[in-house]
Amino acid sequence: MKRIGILSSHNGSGFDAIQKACEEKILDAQVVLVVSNNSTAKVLEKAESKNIPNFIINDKKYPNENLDKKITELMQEFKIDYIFLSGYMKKIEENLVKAFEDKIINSHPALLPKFGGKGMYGTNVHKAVIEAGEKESGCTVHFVNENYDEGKFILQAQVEVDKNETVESLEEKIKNLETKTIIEALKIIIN
Ligand SMILES: Nc1nc2c(c(=O)[nH]1)N[C@@H](CN(C=O)c1ccc(C(=O)N[C@@H](CCC(=O)O)C(=O)O)cc1)CN2
Ligand SMILES: NCC(=O)N[C@@H]1O[C@H](COP(=O)([O-])[O-])[C@@H](O)[C@H]1O
Repeated sequence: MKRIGILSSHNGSGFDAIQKACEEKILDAQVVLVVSNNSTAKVLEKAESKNIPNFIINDKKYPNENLDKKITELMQEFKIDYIFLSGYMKKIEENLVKAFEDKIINSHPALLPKFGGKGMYGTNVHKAVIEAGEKESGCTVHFVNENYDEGKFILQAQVEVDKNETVESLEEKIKNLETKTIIEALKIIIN
């Protein structure tokens, strides 16, 4: 059974989807570790409620330390096979990327390579898509390399952008799409 570690900065909607798929035996895996850079992240409460070990790793808690080195050590201590980025807002540094080469997976809320890169996260992405007049958007599940949103694609899925689409309505559409796409992508890799 594969061991999954989660990195998340806020709600952990991707974590929710993965945890449910593991519980329903759709994925031959278990989430055994949750790490956040945000001490108020809802994902920490969710992990606690599932008795999943969870930790805060940020500059406030570990001033003047290499945070990605600490994340690497913790993931190795928990014998993690795959790391999933569930709305994680920090750049993964090269040391962590190299330690878990082709084992770190992210879900980006757009059809990469468009609308990716620094600054492209959360509602910023949906705002840019709508302002660009795109007729479709979607999500991209991909391996993580040392640059933002440039890793090898695993799976993409699309949704239509309606004429009267709002940032909020598009965000909801894509989060629903990700719930399925993340699991389909992990099934390709894990099962
Ligand atoms: N090495 C990599 N690290 C991360 C990747 C990646 O592909 N390679 N994906 C991101 C997730 N992400 C898009 O999917 C993303 C997240 C955040 C940003 C961004 O611009 N962040 C800001 C800081 C925001 C904050 O601290 O709240 C920044 O870097 O200035 C872009 C893309 C996760 N890590
Ligand atoms: N570029 C990274 C990015 O925008 N990630 C996005 O964060 C959301 C999860 O946040 P949540 O887990 O806090 O709901 C997801 O929609 C994901 O695509």
